[in-house]
Amino acid sequence: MMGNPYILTIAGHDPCGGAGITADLKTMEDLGVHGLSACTALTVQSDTVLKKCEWTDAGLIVEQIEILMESYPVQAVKIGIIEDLEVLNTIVHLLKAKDPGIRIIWDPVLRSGSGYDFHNRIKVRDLHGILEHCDLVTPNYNEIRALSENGNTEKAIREITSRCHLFLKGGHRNDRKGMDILYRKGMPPVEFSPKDILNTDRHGSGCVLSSAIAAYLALGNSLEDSCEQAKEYTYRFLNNAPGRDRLKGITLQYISQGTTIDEHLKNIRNICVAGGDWIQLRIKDHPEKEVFEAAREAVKLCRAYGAKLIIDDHVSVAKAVGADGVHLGKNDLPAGEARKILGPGFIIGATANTTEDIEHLAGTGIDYIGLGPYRFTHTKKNLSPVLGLAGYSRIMEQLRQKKIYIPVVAIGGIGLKDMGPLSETGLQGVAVSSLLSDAKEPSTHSGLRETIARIQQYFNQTPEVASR
Ligand SMILES: Cc1ncc(COP(=O)(O)OP(=O)(O)O)c(N)n1
Ligand SMILES: Cc1nc(C(=O)O)sc1CCOP(=O)(O)O
Ligand SMILES: [Mg+2]
Repeated sequence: MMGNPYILTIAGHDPCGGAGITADLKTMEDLGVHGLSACTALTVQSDTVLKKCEWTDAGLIVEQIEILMESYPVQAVKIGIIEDLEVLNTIVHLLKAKDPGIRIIWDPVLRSGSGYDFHNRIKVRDLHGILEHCDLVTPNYNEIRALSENGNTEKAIREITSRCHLFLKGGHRNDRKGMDILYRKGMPPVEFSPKDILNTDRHGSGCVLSSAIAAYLALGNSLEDSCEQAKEYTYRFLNNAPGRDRLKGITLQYISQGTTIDEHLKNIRNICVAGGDWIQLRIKDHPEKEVFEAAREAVKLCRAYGAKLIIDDHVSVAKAVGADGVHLGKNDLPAGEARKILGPGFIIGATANTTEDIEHLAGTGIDYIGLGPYRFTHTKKNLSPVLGLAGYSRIMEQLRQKKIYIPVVAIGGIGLKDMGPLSETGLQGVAVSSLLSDAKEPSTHSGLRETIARIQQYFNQTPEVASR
């Protein structure tokens, strides 16, 4: 074959570039194939919120495909979001009419990473005529469940694999998390174990995987090798995720307290020794130079114990000492300004008291929300209105309805007995200060260790287990 092979992505446009045709083209370029694109939808979204999806007229999609197929020797096609089965059917038949040998990889996006439902009522039986023309479909575990009738995923897998190959992504399965399985027509399945459990919910990861498979196939690899290499490529993509993904599984933030800077550092050390993995250095009423000195020591401590360090308020200190991130209040530097200073690698947290606050902040590219106060506390002056458990339940439900998915931690006057009820609202975790600032001496380390482990566990289990 002369030159780089051509691959066509038929998918939606994501203005933030993390998913859809932009992500597909980046992947293709990266893997040394020539990427072409036909746009099926214009979306209004960031990596956390999908607000709108305007479908491209079917005739216009057909025209885009026709000109590309007539001008370039397209070897493989990746199909992403499509308005409905009628449009999908038209596209698949058009592609096969133009080139019966073309390889079609369909990534059936039924729900976007940010929670938007595209097609939630389609079943496998509706897809028979389309699957006959595909080489490979790449649903995730939730998607295969949604496609199955009466929850019978085994039957759905059999129905698909009697027509085309199936790469079932295991990022959402509870039994064998991260285990992807390639079911080939008439051959035994091949399992691809995860190297590590990474956040497969990352916006665009499905697009990256399916375009990478298409690229590796077009480069002449076997289906099995293409899937294996594409999984490896997607692993690298997930591993290079910006701040938010690095918060996965981190559920308890300790907010430092102390009457002196030494006391802050002593408390931080105690928490790290006892298994705390997320620390916020919150020093009030000291000159920035002293906060900087303290932050330098706190970074050393946190590095030594493998904990992440967030600096309250002081963006330039966080950057100068190489902390993991910063926490911004309503009167601090706006998140967008902080991001310009810190770049994509830093975690940025921000304070909220209402659903509207969170909705606004989620659009500014921050990584987590501190939502408070839960109840009255002496630790912070000028508290916003107390939310109570009812407030958290209401706000978390509103976020689900608005399809806003961003890690939220509760804060303010939280005690051990609050962990169970709070963990059931869908929070990622809690941020506490007084609760963990009293058990100081080495003799109490085992008690502190147990308390920290219990809190972390509350938020690291499934909602069903947490409510038992
Ligand atoms: C996790 C977390 N949530 C909220 C806050 C409060 O921050 P802010 O509103 O900036 O108030 P101060 O902490 O600066 O008094 C926080 N620090 N951490
Ligand atoms: C730092 C802070 N921010 C709050 C908010 O509501 O934004 S409440 C709070 C104090 C958290 O400490 P404690 O666990 O001792 O109450
Ligand atoms: Mg602050």
